[in-house]
Amino acid sequence: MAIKIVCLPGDGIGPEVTQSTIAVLKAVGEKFRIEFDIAEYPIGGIAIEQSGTPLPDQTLAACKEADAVFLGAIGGPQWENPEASVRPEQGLLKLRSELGVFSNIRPLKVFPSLISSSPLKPERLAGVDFVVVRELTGGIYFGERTRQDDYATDECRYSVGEVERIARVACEMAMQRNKRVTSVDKANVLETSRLWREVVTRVVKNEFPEINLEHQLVDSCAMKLIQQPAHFDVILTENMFGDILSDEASVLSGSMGLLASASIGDGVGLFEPIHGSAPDIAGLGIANPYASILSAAMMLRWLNLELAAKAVEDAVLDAIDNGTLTRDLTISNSMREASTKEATQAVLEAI
Ligand SMILES: NC(=O)C1=CN([C@@H]2O[C@H](COP(=O)(O)OP(=O)(O)OC[C@H]3O[C@@H](n4cnc5c(N)ncnc54)[C@H](O)[C@@H]3O)[C@@H](O)[C@H]2O)C=CC1
Ligand SMILES: CC(C)CC(=O)C(=O)O
Ligand SMILES: [Mg+2]
Repeated sequence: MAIKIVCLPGDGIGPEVTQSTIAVLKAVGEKFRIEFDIAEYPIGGIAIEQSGTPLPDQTLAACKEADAVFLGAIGGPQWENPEASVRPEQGLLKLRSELGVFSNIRPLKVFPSLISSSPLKPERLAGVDFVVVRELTGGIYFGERTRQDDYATDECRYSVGEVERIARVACEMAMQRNKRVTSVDKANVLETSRLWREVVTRVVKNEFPEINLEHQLVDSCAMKLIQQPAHFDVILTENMFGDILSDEASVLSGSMGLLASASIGDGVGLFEPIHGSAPDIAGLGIANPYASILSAAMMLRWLNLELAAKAVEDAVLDAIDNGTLTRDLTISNSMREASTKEATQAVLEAI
């Protein structure tokens, strides 16, 4: 039976990178005789233009019925009016919440042939391989917001249950890796962080005694990610800190255009690159499609299609090793710049 995938291209470079990814999915499907039924639906700014809402009912219903959901990116300056009552980002937040995908897994790897694309000294990048486990459906992105003439508020709320379940995801992942978890918070200031720290400590002590747990404040973690990135194995953190730290971490690999993510809960999984809609390069045909394609590999693995997942990852690695690099990766060296189409073609040829 065909695997039902809902594809949400979204805005900016979203449609460009999802088009590449669909081509790769079709190729890997042919190679391994997997039938994908891929249907596209609107989300974000384009959905606001079409129907006045960033997450139309039909899109949400299709996502809930799919085997997996694949998203490009949403947002852009045309929808950034501070007076606007609907924004593209609300659609993505609602989708995550409705699908219950509370854990966002963002792996960070350094590709040996891209070491020159990173602003860090090569010796700092040796042995860098970690995963950010970000809580995705709670915290300040989901709290109540208020606005008065001369002040605004954003509520940050976490329950014990929300922290327990994401702590378990991080610990289970660490048990398959090097058994080290760095839990990141701001417990010297925030009450939610003090709860976070207490709950994570208890989950590790009672359920994962083999894990080596450390707590780190988010400000110094931001520094250590650059100073000593090989220190980390699994970084466990709340929604906003994980959002910020993972964009920072992407610099280690050379570009945000390389970082994939999987958002998992109890039902359908949502897969998307960590980057946004990149309005500064949208429509130019130069976006890096690898993060999106690698997110599809995470989706294939989650669907238990390990051979196909590995084939996609290996093909991206081949394309990178062959020097097919988009502008984000050639800016700091003198290599030839490839277009999105050329990068996609290099992956297709390697499959
Ligand atoms: N998951 C999503 O859909 C996300 C959406 N956004 C939205 O995206 C819009 C733009 O946000 P920004 O802060 O500019 O973040 P961004 O991630 O879109 O771009 C940041 C920088 O990285 C570059 N970049 C990002 N992805 C790239 C790729 N695949 N290839 C080459 N270069 C790439 C961009 O050109 C830009 O210079 C905003 O409306 C924001 O709300 C931001 C983050 C995540
Ligand atoms: C666009 C936001 C809703 C979130 C974000 O930046 C992200 O999930 O990476
Ligand atoms: Mg982000």
